[in-house]
Amino acid sequence: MTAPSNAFPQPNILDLATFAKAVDYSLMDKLTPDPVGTSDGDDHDSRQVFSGHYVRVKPTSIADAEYVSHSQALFAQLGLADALAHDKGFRQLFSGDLSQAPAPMRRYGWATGYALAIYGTEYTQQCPFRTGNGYGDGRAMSVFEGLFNGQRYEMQLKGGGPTAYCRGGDGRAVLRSSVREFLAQEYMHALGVPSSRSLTLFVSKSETAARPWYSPNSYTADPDIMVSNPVAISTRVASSFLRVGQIELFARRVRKKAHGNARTELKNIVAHLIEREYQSDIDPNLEFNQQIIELAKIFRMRLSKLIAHWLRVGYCQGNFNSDNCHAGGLTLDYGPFGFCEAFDPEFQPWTGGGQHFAFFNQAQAAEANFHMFWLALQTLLAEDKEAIVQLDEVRHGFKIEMQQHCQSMWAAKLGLIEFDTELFTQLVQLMHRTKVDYTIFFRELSHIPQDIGALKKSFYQTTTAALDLQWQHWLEQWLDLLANQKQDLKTIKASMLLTNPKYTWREWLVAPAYEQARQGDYSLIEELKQVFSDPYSEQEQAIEEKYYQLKPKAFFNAGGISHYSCSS
Ligand SMILES: Nc1ncnc2c1ncn2[C@@H]1O[C@H](COP(=O)(O)OP(=O)(O)OP(=O)(O)O)[C@@H](O)[C@H]1O
Ligand SMILES: [Mg+2]
Repeated sequence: MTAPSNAFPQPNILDLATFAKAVDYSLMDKLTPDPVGTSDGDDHDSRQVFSGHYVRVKPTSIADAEYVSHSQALFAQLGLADALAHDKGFRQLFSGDLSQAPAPMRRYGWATGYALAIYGTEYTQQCPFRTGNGYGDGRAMSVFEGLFNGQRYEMQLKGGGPTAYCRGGDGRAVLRSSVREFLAQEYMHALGVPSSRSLTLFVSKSETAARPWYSPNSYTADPDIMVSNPVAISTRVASSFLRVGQIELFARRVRKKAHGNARTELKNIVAHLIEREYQSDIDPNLEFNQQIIELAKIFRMRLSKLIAHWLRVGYCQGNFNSDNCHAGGLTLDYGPFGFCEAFDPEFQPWTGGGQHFAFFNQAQAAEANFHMFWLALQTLLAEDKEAIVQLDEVRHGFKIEMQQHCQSMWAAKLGLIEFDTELFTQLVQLMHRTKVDYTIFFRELSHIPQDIGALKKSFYQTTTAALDLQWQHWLEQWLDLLANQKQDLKTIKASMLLTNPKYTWREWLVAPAYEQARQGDYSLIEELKQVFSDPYSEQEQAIEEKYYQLKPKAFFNAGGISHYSCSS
């Protein structure tokens, strides 16, 4: 659970031509392109895509692109020199203009279709054709697949213009949502949570898009005005962008007997998922149906661990549908998300998401997504009765595996070797009643205080003497448990400090960064990037004073800060 190491060799990619040489499309080329679309990707109209794994699409560049930020951490990991982020050709490429992309890069990108299941129920209504054939990456498109330091990465523009799946949308992302996604992805990585990463962020100096949003000091649940915001393109990077919904799309087509090639397409996308995300964990010599069982087992484990991480760091995804559930176990789609400040198990910042996606309900939401994954694999196993029995066992074991990972995470958060149900239940009740700040509470606890004085720093509510007594009683029980472990307190404290971050995402401290960026001032983005890059460490006093503090009263229930309904 420690922060990843930042030690990488000197960058060896200094220019765009060398960057382009890292291209390797060999895995994606095993997939089938949509046979109807134009071969150069010039077709941007919303349409039904009946078959194939992806649609070629040329991004639509944003006008007058300006550099906002790049991730130094990811650049270092890939071996890219920081200066590349300011290179004209590089900017052109990652602000959506592929016309000058050097060979062997292709001058078009690709978007993929996917299905949507909300909490285990299949939907096609969100598709303009009501068939599900027009739903997928509406404004996201990959432009690069290649190898850096022996690792395969895919690079995807978000906000790069409409694709066949745009559903009439403009294909754009505004600066506000792009800044959030850009910062959040790198923050999650620094927290040690598997996630898509951020490469670059470019903004248009002349193009804007209007989105519903909140007027200043608005406390309404839904946005009350339309706000015009500069458009931006952020590039995200991951081992792949395969989603549960994507696998599901091909399985649904098999079940519906949509076309003659449906089963082959399903098989190929599953084989592709294994190759892209599970290569190091699944023996390619196993018979394919056995590989599928392994795939289900390992995804079950990764998904459970992911949720345990989310709970550990206070993250709520907000809209954990199957189309936002990465099939390799990464966090994906930072639109409706938020981080819990005043503790509430039902914390859910996205007003459109519903309580089933609230903070403490994420294990169940994950299970619903896993169910869709299981169903898709079951479709593929079809006649293999024995394998289906094995697959069902994996499905049935989900709750137990999830519980194990969550419990050991809670134990670690409390510095315990073993999870203690009673102590934990009491704690959650106290935390909720007192409305503690989730991050400050666990961070203060990590110093193993002997009385509740230090913990009070995290309380949003004034406590009565009776409540204080309950807290003191809980603390003493906890201290007793620690004392009975065969570890010294110094070791326990050290591991708690690496489990419970000091710095969290506080929306009211992030919002000024995207507001200032709108005026062309990117300094706060840089400051936040810096703070978020080292969330477990003690940082300078000025940073501590600004970022390690309770959410001010005025921001509770504030539209755009405490909740939001539009994430694009
Ligand atoms: N402005 C837009 N133009 C076209 N399509 C859009 C737009 N905004 C969202 N979409 C599409 O609508 C669907 C639901 O949107 P959602 O906000 O979940 O996704 P997103 O944030 O764009 O995508 P992702 O899951 O790729 O991070 C997605 O398939 C997305 O591509
Ligand atoms: Mg999405």
